[in-house]
Amino acid sequence: MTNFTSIHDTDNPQALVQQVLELKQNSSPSTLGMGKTLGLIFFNPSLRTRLSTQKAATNLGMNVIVMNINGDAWNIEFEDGTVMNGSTQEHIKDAVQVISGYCDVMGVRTFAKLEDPQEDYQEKVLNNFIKHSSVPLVSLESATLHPLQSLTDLATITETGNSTPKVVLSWAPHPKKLPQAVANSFLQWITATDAQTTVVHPKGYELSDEFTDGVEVSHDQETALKDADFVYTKNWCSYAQYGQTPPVEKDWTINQQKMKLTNNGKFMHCLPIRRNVVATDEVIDNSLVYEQAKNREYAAQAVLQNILEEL
Ligand SMILES: NCCC[C@H](NC(=O)CCC(=O)O)C(=O)O
Ligand SMILES: NC(=O)OP(=O)(O)O
Repeated sequence: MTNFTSIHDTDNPQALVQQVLELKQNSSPSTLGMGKTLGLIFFNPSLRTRLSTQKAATNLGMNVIVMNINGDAWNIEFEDGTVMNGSTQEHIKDAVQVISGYCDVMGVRTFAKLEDPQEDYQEKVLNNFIKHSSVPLVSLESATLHPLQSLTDLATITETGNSTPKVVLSWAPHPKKLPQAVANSFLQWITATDAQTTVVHPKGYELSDEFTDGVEVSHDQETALKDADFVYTKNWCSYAQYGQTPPVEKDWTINQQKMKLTNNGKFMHCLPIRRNVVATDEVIDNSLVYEQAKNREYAAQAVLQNILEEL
């Protein structure tokens, strides 16, 4: 593995999921990463990704350097050929070449701006890192995808032993407009398995066809939840009316009554979660969310191990 920015960076997603679960079973420390440095660059906040990736790198014997680039570093310019006499102070091509000189592997987190779909869906920031980095790059969540999360989610589902589950990806309310990255990425990975998948969301919240091709799409949450084995919940804003949050009439919060419609289904969410908005306390307190968060460590370790083996 060279870069890890989407499911397309692995030849065999199922084998990678197995590797994650094997690392969890046998978590003895490795020396594979001794003398190697992982650089983690954050344009946006993080709790799980930052700590689990740092822990994974430490399990492999790597050194880790971390930077919150907004505020702590210079203002970055992304456009080529700009006369930089305004507020930006350092060009992305200079910053990335310098950072990659200090690292053997680099990770970057960059959220969608939700202003211009082209800019987000062309992954402008991530691709600038890939273009200018001299070392392998791991996405720590990009504008449109969150592969480490999705790998974790598949491992968490696989771990339960149900190889042909009914999986429902349900939209849920949120006070802010959020990216489509987690939902897109979950669909990209779950559709590579034998799961029977349904996406349910209010009208106006359709995801890009690229991710829902071949997936059942519904606008009726209660019907969709019937007999579900896993209820993966996430808010996202509109793709068609890019970055907008069209009005929603019904109550889409996942509560205990809705979970009773499922096949004793397990609630999943990537976290952080707005309690009693996305789902009620009772649902979250009886869910897989902490297993998912724990599995982030082994997902990151599997990815870093595969990258280190090819350095
Ligand atoms: N990395 C996991 C999700 C990150 C982001 N959530 C958020 O920004 C939540 C922020 C809030 O609750 O205000 C998202 O939806 O893509
Ligand atoms: N799930 C996840 O990526 O969490 P953080 O945003 O806290 O890293």
